[in-house]
Amino acid sequence: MDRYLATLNKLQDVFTAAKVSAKEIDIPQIVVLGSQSTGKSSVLENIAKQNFLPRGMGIVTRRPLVLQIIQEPDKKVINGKRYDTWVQFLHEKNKVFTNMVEVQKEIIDDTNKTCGVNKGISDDPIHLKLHSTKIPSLTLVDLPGLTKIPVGDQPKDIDSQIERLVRSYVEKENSIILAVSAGNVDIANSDSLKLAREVDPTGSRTIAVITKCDLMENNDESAAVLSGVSVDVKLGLIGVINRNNKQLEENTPIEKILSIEEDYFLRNFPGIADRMGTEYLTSQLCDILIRHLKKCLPMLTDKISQQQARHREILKEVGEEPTDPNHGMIMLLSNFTDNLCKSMDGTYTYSKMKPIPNPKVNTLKTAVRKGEQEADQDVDVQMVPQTTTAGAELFNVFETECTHNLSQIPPDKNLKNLKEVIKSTSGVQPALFIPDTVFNTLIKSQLDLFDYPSEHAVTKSHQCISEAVEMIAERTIGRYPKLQREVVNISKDFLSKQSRDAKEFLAEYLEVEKSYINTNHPDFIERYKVAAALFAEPEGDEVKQKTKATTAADFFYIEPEIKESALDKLFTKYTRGEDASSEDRANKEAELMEKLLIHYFCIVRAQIVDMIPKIVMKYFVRKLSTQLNSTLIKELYTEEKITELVQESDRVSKKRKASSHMMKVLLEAEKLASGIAMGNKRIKTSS
Ligand SMILES: Nc1nc2c(ncn2[C@@H]2O[C@H](COP(=O)(O)OP(=O)(O)OP(=O)(O)O)[C@@H](O)[C@H]2O)c(=O)[nH]1
Repeated sequence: MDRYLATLNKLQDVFTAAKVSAKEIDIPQIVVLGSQSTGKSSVLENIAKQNFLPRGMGIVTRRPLVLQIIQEPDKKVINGKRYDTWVQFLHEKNKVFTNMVEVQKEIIDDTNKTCGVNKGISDDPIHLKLHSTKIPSLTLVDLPGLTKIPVGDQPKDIDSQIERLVRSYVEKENSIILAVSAGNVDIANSDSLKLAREVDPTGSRTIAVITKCDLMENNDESAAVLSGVSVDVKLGLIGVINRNNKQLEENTPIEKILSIEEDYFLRNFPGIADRMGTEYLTSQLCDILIRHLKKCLPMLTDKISQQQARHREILKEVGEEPTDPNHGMIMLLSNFTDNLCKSMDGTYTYSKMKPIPNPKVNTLKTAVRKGEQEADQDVDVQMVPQTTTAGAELFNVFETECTHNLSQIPPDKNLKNLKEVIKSTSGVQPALFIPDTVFNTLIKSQLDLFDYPSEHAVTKSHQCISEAVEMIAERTIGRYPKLQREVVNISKDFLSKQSRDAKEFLAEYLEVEKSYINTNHPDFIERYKVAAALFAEPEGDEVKQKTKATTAADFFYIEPEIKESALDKLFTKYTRGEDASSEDRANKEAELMEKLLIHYFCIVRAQIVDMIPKIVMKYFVRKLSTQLNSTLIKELYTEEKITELVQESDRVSKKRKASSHMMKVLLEAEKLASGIAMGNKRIKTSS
């Protein structure tokens, strides 16, 4: 037996036994494609030299039949009798069939069991190994025939169901398509060749087989068809003759049919007879399959490596089989807390579903911007998994909840009718410049505006860390669902306590800010003077020129290089109100007061924005790294809990088992594939 075909058979065995679907590893195979009753099963029987396939009316082949012909060196002895040929089914591994009528019956029974009696079809293949001392090894897949009309109680869409199934086989790059057409039908109308051309436009993996050549007219047209000129397939066209209906009924031996076939071609088409017939077809198929296997080898090895990498990843994820639960528990808990801390530092990643904008919606938005069309304002987003770390998520919270949200608070929110407020709260004695009591009262109510958003920023940080706890627990101890639940609960309790402490500290800090308004703050004093200078016209113009400020706002916010003395002069002039009416002065006072309040508000806001991340780091992140592990051990490391919690879920142990099994299969496949690859190389070097 050719070692390539032997290896291919072994690969097929390895993958079939492991129930590896063709989707995962697309191994080279010959698939038989044709309309119903064109003679597909008959071709297979002639190649196998055995009548072992069911026959009848309607759709006989209702599920893919993977026929592995295995050439055996010796006959098999069963119950003292020696057999040339014997059959085994994958679904009935221990039974050996020597009677072909029983094989037919087994195929019918198993098909009925899978698809129902005379009903639909199924894509679940039936695997059959035909061992024989007389025929070369070859693997072929018989497929249901393409049809257009449902019969009996078959579903109305049986035609499209069959086409879908057939396509799933012929579309595969590694499939050789054996496209069967009946010789008594115009080849231009052959459905099999049409579909083959569609999925293999260059014809590089299609071989055409013309059955029922005995029913062809003996004329030039038939000779032209059989010579292959009218069909563009690279692997050739071969005519065959199978048993007709009568011969089927009379059970004419295949050997006789093969000799009838040989005579027929020699007599009717002598010029091409040596390229016609079942024997020639069989030898061609073997050659094609070997050539094809050599060609597909790199792709096959790649696929095997990819699958290995996938299963290696799964095995890494599910971890080793648990051994000592005591040791296991300590390891698991420290693994969890270590990874949590690493994730805070940005060195341990996990995956999180995040929204990304739908590109279609973006196009619409662009269109709206251009005023071209109305668009649905609902923003359509797509959730996709993205790799992240707890540190990155927390930083994001700081950015949005602290920096952004706090800067969104309007600094003049409560500063309405300032002129009236100043008037009503000032004492009888007019203040030198602005009344401190008014300033203090107003700024305190302004500072209250920070209470909610600051607390909210801590809440959001808490939520963000809780989420990281869940994700990392799932990744590191997900295979022990009970332990995972407990760890998450304890960690969350721990975080809630930290959150309470953090909020308490924050509230205290905000109180501290409100309890003393430091108008001596260096930043504040400087601005105060400059702001005052702004209102002292016309000298103010000079100041403005020096500072290059064009608007009052610019002026207020820049640090001008102005001599203290000039400022003092202006400031004194303004506050004494030498050249201002009392109304004018009140307006200016209110305006100045507003600017100062806003400025003080901004100074405190910057301090809070700076403070919140520090609070979060101290109360959550540092506490987690120093205390969470010991808290978990204290709560969970008891004898009863260890036995109860360090129990792997069924799902995980099944996953590990399946992947380790697959790894074995893939290693074996890799060995087989590299074995033929080495052979390939040797042949190339020596030639
Ligand atoms: N005269 C003649 N009849 C043939 C030949 N090949 C097949 N037949 C007949 O055509 C009919 C259908 O043959 P099958 O081999 O069952 O066809 P199939 O394509 O496998 O059919 P389905 O699996 O139902 O799609 C049978 O009655 C065969 O006897 C042939 O070369 N010559």
